[in-house]
Amino acid sequence: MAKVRVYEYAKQQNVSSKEIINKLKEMDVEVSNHMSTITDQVKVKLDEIYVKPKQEAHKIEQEKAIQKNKSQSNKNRRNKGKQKVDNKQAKSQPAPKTSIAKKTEDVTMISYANTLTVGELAEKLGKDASEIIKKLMALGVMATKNQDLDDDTIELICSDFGIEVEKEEEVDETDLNHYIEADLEEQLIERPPVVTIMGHVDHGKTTLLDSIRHTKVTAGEAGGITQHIGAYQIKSNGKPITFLDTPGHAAFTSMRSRGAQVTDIAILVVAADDGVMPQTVEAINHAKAADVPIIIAVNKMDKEGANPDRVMQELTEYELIPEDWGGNTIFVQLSALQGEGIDDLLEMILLVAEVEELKANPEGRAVGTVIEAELDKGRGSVASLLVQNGTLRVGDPIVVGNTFGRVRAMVNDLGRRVKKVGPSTPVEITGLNEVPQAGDRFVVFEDEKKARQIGEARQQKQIEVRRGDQSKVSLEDLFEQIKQGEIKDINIILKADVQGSAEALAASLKKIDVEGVKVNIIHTGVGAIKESDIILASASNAIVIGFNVRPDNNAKKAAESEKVDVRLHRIIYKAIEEIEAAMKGMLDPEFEEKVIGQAEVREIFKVSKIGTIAGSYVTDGKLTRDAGVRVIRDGVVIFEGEIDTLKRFKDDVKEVAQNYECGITLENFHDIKVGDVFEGFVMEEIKRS
Ligand SMILES: Nc1nc2c(ncn2[C@@H]2O[C@H](COP(=O)(O)OP(=O)(O)OP(=O)(O)O)[C@@H](O)[C@H]2O)c(=O)[nH]1
Repeated sequence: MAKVRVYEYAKQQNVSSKEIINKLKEMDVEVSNHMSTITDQVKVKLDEIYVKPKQEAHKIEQEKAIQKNKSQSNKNRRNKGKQKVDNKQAKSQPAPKTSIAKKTEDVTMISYANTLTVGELAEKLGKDASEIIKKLMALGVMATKNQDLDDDTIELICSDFGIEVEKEEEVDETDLNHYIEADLEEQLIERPPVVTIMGHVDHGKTTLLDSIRHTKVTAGEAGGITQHIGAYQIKSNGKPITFLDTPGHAAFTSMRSRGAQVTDIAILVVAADDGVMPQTVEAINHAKAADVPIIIAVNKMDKEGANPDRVMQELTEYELIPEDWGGNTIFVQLSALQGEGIDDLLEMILLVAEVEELKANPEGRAVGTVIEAELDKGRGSVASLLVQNGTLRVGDPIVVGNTFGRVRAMVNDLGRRVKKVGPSTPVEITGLNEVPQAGDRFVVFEDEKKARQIGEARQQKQIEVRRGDQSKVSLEDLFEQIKQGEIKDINIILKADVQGSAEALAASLKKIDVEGVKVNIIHTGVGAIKESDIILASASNAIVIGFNVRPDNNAKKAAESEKVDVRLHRIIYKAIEEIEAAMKGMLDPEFEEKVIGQAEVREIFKVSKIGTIAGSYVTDGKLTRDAGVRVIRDGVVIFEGEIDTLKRFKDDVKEVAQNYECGITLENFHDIKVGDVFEGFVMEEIKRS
């Protein structure tokens, strides 16, 4: 029947689950967590504490209100109820007059979520089910004890008993977070840190990961064949540390964009002979956006040109200041190649972990994140999971992302079969009915039926969401979201052709002041908009502004699938105006630029009288004679203007379609090079509904 869980009861009473759990403890009632059910007897006792006093306080007022509204509201309810009853009943009868029964002694108000059966309603009202059935019959509704009642009928019955009724917000059963338990402080124990290694290309991320693993795992484990499962765990001074195997910030943020925060500490590898490079800065911004502490590994110290001071100096610009210089960032100098300084690094990781007080409850429900997953010919769906809380066991019914199953077998990072694993441990499982995605959450359920039900519901929901075109923040609906208090910060990622304009634009954007809404620049960079920018935007609910730059193809695709709003500009004040207008709800979307196609310059002909003719190939869409055109070189817009002539062989043409060659000259621009891309665009009026 309508058993109440701890968290539900807490919600009804507007107090925390923890308070209820503590209260139950005082009452010597044992509950394991906030999902535990409360027996009716216990509920009555709790009501004594939480409901009674409130009722006393409100009783007089309520009674007054009820008296006052009685005639009116009953009339309304009856009408409302009548419609529903009529709808439900083929042989409808006029709704009989309902009489106001005398109010029961103890219940003046009930609440319910979703729906109630006749029996459940009877229980809530403290009545016999037969009494309710009789009332329903009087209303012309034939119902059995286990039949669900609709909202209007519930209201009608309750009003007949003079009881107020309130429908609670529906619980979204498909939301996995809903099953994640709040752990009690005393259940929590220390857990190993989960570390991701980031840094610029070739600064030594992979070498460092290998070096740590080889010195710490294979050596100690006799005959241990390490298995690639997306993460591994080592021990330093007896304490475990988990490393995610995919280095780089893109993987890190793509997980985060799926709602999974798995990394506790980021190691930023900077080669001592190369210093801070563009991807170093990206990695810093990604780690900062995720609010993850950063340890700097100054690598390649064995190299001749190693200059750790320069690295430290350069990083001060990003507020990563060594302790010696009065900051609080940990720097470790090492050589990943020679295995030097690795122990220091591990020690520092454990130190940061200690400060962060990373904890988990091994007794809790097992939850965590998919690190990677694939379809294996022999074993079916294979997923590497990082357990983040609780203990995962072979045989557990589990929902993973939009798939489900039962954990058939588990293998750890040393290739050994294991029966159970605790928090911060990576493990590879089989037994899922489909392949989940990296970054998906998993939750273990008590019974397989429930897991299946939730898994299937999530699958269904995913299909609907895909259809429903749910977008992230876009400038168009920004104002709406600000108005409704959904947004306090507007996050922006800024890519520009040169550092100077990126800085100037960032500085001006930050100055926009609209009703306490803050502009937050989470990343700026120079060059084309890349997929990793879009992923960061998606994870941080940000808008991407491109100043004189364009997204590359992967970024375009990612922006489309992630529904990230990308705004391209050539004039600083226009970019600022647009954001400001959007924040004030004055965005003027009457005309919108539409890119109609792209052509690639394959050959150049210099003709003295005409200038440069670009022998081009339309790779995408079409180009038209009257369209505007931009010249893009290496992702950067170098010219915007008009097409002068558009020819197919010797003939002037109005348009050239995809996969055709053409000759193009531009008005007032002749510095065209092979490999340049012409982007054709038109201004289109937007129909507002
Ligand atoms: N001398 C020296 N070379 C190193 C060190 N660490 C890495 N290298 C070398 O630097 C090169 C790049 O190292 P990787 O570990 O592949 O760098 P990465 O950051 O993983 O590079 P990507 O995977 O391309 O992003 C390799 O040739 C390594 O041998 C070091 O401590 N000293």
